[in-house]
Amino acid sequence: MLVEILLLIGTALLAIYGYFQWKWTYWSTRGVYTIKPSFPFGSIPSFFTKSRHLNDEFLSHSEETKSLPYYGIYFMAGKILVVNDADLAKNILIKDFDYFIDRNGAATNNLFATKHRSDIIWTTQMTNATGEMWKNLRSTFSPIFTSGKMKAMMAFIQETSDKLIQAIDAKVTASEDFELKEMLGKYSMDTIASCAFGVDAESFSNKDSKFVEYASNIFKGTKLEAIKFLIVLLPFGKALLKSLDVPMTKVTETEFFYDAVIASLKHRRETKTRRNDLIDLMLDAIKGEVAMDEHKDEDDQFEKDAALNHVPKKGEFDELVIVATAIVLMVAGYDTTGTTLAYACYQLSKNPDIQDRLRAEIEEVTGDSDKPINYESIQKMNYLDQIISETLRFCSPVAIIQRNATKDYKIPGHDLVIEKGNDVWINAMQMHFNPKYYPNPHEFNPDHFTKEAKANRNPSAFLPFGQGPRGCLGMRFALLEAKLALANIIRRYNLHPSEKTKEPIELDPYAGTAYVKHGLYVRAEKRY
Ligand code: HEM
Repeated sequence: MLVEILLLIGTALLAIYGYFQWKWTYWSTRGVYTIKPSFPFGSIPSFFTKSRHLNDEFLSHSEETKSLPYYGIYFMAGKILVVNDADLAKNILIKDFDYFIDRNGAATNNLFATKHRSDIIWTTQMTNATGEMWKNLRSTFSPIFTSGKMKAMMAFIQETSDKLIQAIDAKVTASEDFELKEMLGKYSMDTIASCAFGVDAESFSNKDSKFVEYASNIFKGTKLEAIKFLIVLLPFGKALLKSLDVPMTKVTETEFFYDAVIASLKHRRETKTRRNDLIDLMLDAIKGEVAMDEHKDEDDQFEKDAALNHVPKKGEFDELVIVATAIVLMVAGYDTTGTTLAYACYQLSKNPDIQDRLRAEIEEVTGDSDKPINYESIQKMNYLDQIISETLRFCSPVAIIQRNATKDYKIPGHDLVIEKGNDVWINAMQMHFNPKYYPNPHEFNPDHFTKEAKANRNPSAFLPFGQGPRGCLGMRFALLEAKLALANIIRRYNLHPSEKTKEPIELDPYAGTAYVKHGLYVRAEKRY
């Protein structure tokens, strides 16, 4: 019997091996250079083995592929075209967006679709939605992220920034170096909780905060989820889980955020109060009552490229979509912004000349150090903008911009047709470190983003927020939040490197948003 079982397993393994080898001929038969796959994981085994972070993995393709506009990889048996070239990226993300509306194929999103409320909430999220559903969501909620609306968020962000300064003051008083992501993640969490949920997450003041506990659970993958995902990929796996009535997403945490948003909405309805935060704006948006900004910034290329010619269907959404969108704003905005700020402070601590130049700009724009920094002052700080951009180039929290072809697409100037259903990943990481676009790319230098440098470069060679109609919805919010915190920190403190940072820094292979394994520390010295 044992021999038969072993023979059966051996035959099945051989069949799978043969199937993979057959699948792995896809790119070579089309003349596309391929990163050699290895059985069973394919071309990016570190995704599974966690031997290095995906940012490092994709940067490591540079040597082999730097002169190519695109190349092929295999993710297990799946085929993915990876794009290296800014002109082609621009076509995919903006010019020919109509072929690449989806981020992932509809099939991926459907894997999570059960009748459980938490699954409905997660499959209704903008980041995951596909086709018409995404178009309706995006065109409904885009008007609340315009520059005019962001100005109104300033009061809430200023409030959380004050808490951040108090927390750093406490570290200075205690003569303690501190970990940057921990500190700035609290700021980012409190800001998004205040604006998108209308609650105080108490990240700085309450170590038992339920909001923080459940939010951090959302970012943690569990073994049970991995098992459920593997089962769902098997033939009849989804039907099996369905018959057992198993939800695919985190029920307790999702229900907690559902209750928080619904309670905020109920309270506002009953007390007839308005805070003009993102919750109020989302409620206006589903009723079709958000006015567009009268003034449009004609110089804002990101905004122009993001234009989506679609009128949302009236009455399409109910309050559940506000819950889904509040959660997506937290998921998309918390870690990314906290990480960016942590890297920026770390780089400034290591580059005192850049730090001094920034401080001089802040003092020149704001004058009196006691006056709160306002929205207009932030817009005048060009060097601050350069520093944030360089941080996002040098330490991109997200290295790959994903799209899925919704119809066959012939690459202009090439014979290759990207077939309907194919995944296309744009390797932002490789572009950010390509000397063709950035001289001395391995040097942290905010002058990579002077007006002249930007004018001489293809804008699609800088993709920390993606680009086009599906680019980051919260970019303006993130930039405002990051700039206000950084300006307040640099005005008040000199930042010094800390011996607690383990150099050279190494990315944590388990981190979803790229962050370092052993933390980034600084010592703050109060200036006044
Ligand atoms: C420094 C901080 C941030 C970075 C680096 C970042 C980066 C990104 C990237 C790379 C994408 C994919 C874009 C694409 O596929 O073209 C994205 C999408 C998105 N981001 Fe951000 N993000 C940040 C902050 C935020 C914040 C604060 C919010 C909300 C308040 C937000 C909301 C979103 C949403 C909703 C999407 C999905 C858009 C869609 O599918 O239509 N992000 N972000």
